[in-house]
Amino acid sequence: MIRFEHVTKRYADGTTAVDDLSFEVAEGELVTLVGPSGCGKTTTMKMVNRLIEPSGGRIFLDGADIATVDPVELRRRIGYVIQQIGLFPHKTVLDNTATVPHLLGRPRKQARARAAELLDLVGLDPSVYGDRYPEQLSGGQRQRVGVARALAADPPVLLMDEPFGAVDPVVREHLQTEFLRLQSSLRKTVLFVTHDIEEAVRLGDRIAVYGAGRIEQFDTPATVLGAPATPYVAEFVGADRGLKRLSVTPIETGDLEQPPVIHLDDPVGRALAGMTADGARWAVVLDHEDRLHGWVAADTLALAEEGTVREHARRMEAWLPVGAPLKQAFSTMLQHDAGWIAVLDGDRFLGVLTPGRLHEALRRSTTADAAKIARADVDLESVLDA
Ligand SMILES: Nc1ncnc2c1ncn2[C@@H]1O[C@H](COP(=O)(O)OP(=O)(O)OP(=O)(O)O)[C@@H](O)[C@H]1O
Repeated sequence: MIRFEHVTKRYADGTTAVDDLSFEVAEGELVTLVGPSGCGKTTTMKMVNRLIEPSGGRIFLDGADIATVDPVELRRRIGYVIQQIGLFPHKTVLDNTATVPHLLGRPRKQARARAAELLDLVGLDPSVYGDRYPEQLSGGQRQRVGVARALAADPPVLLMDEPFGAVDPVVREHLQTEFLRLQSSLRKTVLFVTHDIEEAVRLGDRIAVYGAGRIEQFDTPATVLGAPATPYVAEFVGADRGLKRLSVTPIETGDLEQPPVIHLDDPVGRALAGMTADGARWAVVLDHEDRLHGWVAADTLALAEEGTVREHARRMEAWLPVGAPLKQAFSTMLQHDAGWIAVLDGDRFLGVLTPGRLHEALRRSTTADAAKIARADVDLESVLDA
């Protein structure tokens, strides 16, 4: 959808802001550009809507060289959100949002109706906020209006330059969550500039890590965190990248342990015999429809002489769906003070994740990325021997 081919930008004073940049953003993809101040992120972004013209190379939008497209026509297809959003101070929130569709020729009433829908979409009730003026909003609310306004013309492409940079961390996280929710249904092609690696990892389908004027690594968050391409990237993503990576590495079926499984209506004696044969100290308990009920300890069953497992089983609250990030598994374990958590696929019990398995999963996925192989193909024993 957006393609940079050997793009260079040299400013009049001789500063090379962007140096021979080539990369591509697929349709519906969200790419974050991250790097320290002054490394050329904003310059990159502004070349896409021709606020800045490259000194060399070409940029394609939807297959067409943008140098051949009229800038006004080009910008209609590109929403733009910046940190200082520049809302019109003398216009209401609704009018601010309706401006673009109105300029594009929509009748005023229709443009306002669409604006109200968009405000709703970004989490601002139009009947509460529509008639306010920008100065009557919080910083976070103003950013939401900025996003609504950028979406007003329904552009396929969004350029976002530190859009959540001016708000405190709590509001920022909230805005990120909302934006992810919005993006999962709108599927715009997005270039998102930030200097915050956490934000880049959280939002990006892929991340471009900038050094001075160049991209040092362009890959998925998991790979950038797990297998930084250069010492520069490793330093930029931080010493705690292992921890960050927990939030982008999903639980996979292969990570799970398979403890003995018994059912609520099993007689105590039979259940215990099975567990003893397996040498297991506890078992997972399912109901008659194979849904997770909880667990029971072998010691508890050994003390009970008769009856069914039902009378002795304990409920299990610590569970997660397969595919949830390892970080969530870790925090669920801590929250429930649990030595393991159950992993489900819908209602179906798949297995359990223990702290040891969690650690292995993380190492496996890091090694897999470095070696560019599937996670299941990593043999940790041979990695340890090597
Ligand atoms: N109009 C200009 N004339 C000369 N140099 C410029 C101009 N605009 C930007 N630069 C320089 O180009 C380089 C890249 O700037 P750019 O704004 O693209 O960086 P950035 O990565 O977006 O930084 P930040 O995170 O601080 O916004 C910097 O060295 C900057 O000083």
